[in-house]
Amino acid sequence: MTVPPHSAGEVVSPDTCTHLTGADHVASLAAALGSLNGQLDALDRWGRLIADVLCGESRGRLLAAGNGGSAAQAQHLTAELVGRYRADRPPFSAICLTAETSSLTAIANDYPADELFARQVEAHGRAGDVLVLLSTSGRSPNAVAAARRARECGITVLAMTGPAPNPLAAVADDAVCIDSPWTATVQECHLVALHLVCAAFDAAVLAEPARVPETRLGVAR
Ligand SMILES: O=C(CO)[C@@H](O)[C@H](O)[C@H](O)[C@H](O)COP(=O)(O)O
Repeated sequence: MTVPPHSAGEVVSPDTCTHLTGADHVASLAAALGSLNGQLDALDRWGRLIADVLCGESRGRLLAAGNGGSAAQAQHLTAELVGRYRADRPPFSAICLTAETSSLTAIANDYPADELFARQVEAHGRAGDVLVLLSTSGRSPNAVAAARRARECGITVLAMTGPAPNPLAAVADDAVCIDSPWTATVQECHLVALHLVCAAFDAAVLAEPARVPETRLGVAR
């Protein structure tokens, strides 16, 4: 596989990107999934932490955000929590900050670019909530600003990024970092990681039915 020149630990920029064959792409994914394999404990911990926040006394909330492909991944995560992952269980409060079109356009129009997620974090987040940020580079200023604002508000920040070290991972309370120079590969590993978090969340929730709020719809559809 040909990897274009880049600094160690950085995601390849579109300017330097060469063509990856299908076989290269699959090989890159397989190698990166290996690095995910070493972070399974962290993903399990995240699932249990999110269960503690969403099922706790104050019935906290999860916020999620990312740019581009990672925006879709953030929305995927919140859908798994509001809807369901595998098991039937009550819905939980999870908001994807990239899905709020009117807020996004108003903030982008009226405030500095770094406020795009940070302002929404301040609006929707409460102390004790959790914010999940996805960034393949770990360097997007709006994600780093959101992490900083969340920490100021007493919100726990979990970051999924590309190679460490990076500014987002440095600001977050905990980070899962995928060691691949390819944006697409990092995104693909993030999706697997999100599903592992959801599995750990479901396991934690279902292990203690007493603390799970009653669902009004008591049946799976
Ligand atoms: O999905 C892709 C490329 O696969 C792009 O849209 C990508 O998400 C965008 O370039 C993002 O702006 C990258 O931001 P980040 O992941 O570095 O925070």
